Amino acid sequence: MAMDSDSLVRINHYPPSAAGDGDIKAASSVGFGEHSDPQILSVLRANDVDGLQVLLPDARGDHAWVQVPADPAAFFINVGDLLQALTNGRLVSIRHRVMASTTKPRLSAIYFAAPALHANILALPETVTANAPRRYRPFTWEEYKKTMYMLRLSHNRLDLFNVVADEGAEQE
Ligand SMILES: O=C(O)CCC(=O)C(=O)O
Ligand SMILES: [Fe+2]
Repeated sequence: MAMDSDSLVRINHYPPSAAGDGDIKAASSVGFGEHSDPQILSVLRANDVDGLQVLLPDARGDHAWVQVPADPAAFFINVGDLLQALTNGRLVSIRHRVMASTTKPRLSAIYFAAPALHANILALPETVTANAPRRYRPFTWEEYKKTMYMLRLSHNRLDLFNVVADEGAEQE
């Protein structure tokens, strides 16, 4: 791994949202708000307490929160915004959130693989075709991080880097 990589490890602890009093409001308390991970790839390991949910499209094109069952023996791999940009949108940085359990604490450890701050993020040439024109303008990880810090956690920040329609056509 490059010495100047901006990768990091985060440990999250979600205490029970209410001491099992069965309160419906408490039972749906958000432990980590809706977001996509900004880096390249996230590798998550957690204890046996559920809580992680991903936002997936259903058959009607609506989106629904789907529970990711806890498995302390598994690694959960999540595509980040940069990998979506690098693959010109073929791999999708899924929005996710964590709901706190009412009874047991959830613990998670996540390795976020990130490039160096000055790294240029540009779609891999083989992902840019006549049918799939370039979706994002080139940017650096540093620029992306600065943009992100000015926005809400839940912002669809990659959209700010969309190329305008004719700009994409020119780059065919
Ligand atoms: O704690 C979890 O299960 C996920 C947390 C998360 O999405 C994050 O730290 O980016
Ligand atoms: Fe996340």
